[in-house]
Amino acid sequence: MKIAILSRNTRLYSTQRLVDVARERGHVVRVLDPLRCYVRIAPGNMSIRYKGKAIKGIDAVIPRIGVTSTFYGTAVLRQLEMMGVYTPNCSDAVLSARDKLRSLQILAAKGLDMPATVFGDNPDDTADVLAMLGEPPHVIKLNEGSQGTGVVLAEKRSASQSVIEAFRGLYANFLVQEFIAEAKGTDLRCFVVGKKVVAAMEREASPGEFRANIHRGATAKAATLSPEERRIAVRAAAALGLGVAGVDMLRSKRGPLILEVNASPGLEGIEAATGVNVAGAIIQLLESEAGVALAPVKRRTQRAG
Ligand SMILES: Nc1ncnc2c1ncn2[C@@H]1O[C@H](COP(=O)(O)OP(=O)(O)OP(=O)(O)O)[C@@H](O)[C@H]1O
Ligand SMILES: [Mg+2]
Ligand SMILES: [Mg+2]
Repeated sequence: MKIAILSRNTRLYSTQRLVDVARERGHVVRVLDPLRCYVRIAPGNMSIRYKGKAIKGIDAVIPRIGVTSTFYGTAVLRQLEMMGVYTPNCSDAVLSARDKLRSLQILAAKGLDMPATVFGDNPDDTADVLAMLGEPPHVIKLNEGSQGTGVVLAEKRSASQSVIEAFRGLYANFLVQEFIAEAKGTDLRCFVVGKKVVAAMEREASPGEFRANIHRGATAKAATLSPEERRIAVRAAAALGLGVAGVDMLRSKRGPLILEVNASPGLEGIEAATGVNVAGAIIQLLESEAGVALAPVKRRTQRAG
């Protein structure tokens, strides 16, 4: 198979692992910086070029699109989809996952539980928006944050109001959630590939910190999930249309709560904590799905042409 990885940096652990495993399994792999791909749009004739040469004959693409290139990266991915290339995570799914509000709305519609979440735009409504949530502490998050940046714990209502004012002043979209205290700074990262959780880790925040992100100093160890947690993780990935997803969950008094679903989850932490060959699972998904998905897309393109 000819596989493309959309990634800004060849040297990233996740990118490198995918390249190595794909080559080991006999595939031809290319890493394409999405910001160096340029496209031509025409009915029945969608094309992409990269550093002066046409990109052709790709069977499958793995998008690893960072927060800084969401718009352009997903546009390039969409072009590849329209050229009939298989992807486990399509552009629409990547866009939904990147937008925390949108993904929580989609998950709620499927009956999946999460910390109570509110948002509102007008400063005149802030008091009532917070009243919908209940008593502090509250967690205020940037809608498109990642690695725990822009996730703030406000112990008092006045602190929630100040943080909200600050985010509004920066024209940043945000959401406010109930704080799940009983999680005690620990969360679960469930790595879904296809319709299975292939690896899961429990991350514990460093002392004095409530965010269990490895980038914020958290430690990780392999986790054993309950059948319900597995089911929820798989359902969450499927609800957003993601074949590869990092589903973050908190263990709460009322059961597992989904925090977010990441469309380009890192491989380093999860492979180190669990010893699972997650990159291998992703390449195997491509092997089993790419052929299946190719045929109908190609037929559609020909009819449209
Ligand atoms: N409502 C909440 N109650 C308790 N802890 C929370 C809550 N929301 C977030 N956290 C903690 O903060 C961490 C970061 O939050 P979240 O996963 O929403 O943000 P992120 O920046 O997108 O992270 P990632 O790097 O995983 O993409 C969570 O892993 C969790 O430990
Ligand atoms: Mg995230
Ligand atoms: Mg997270």
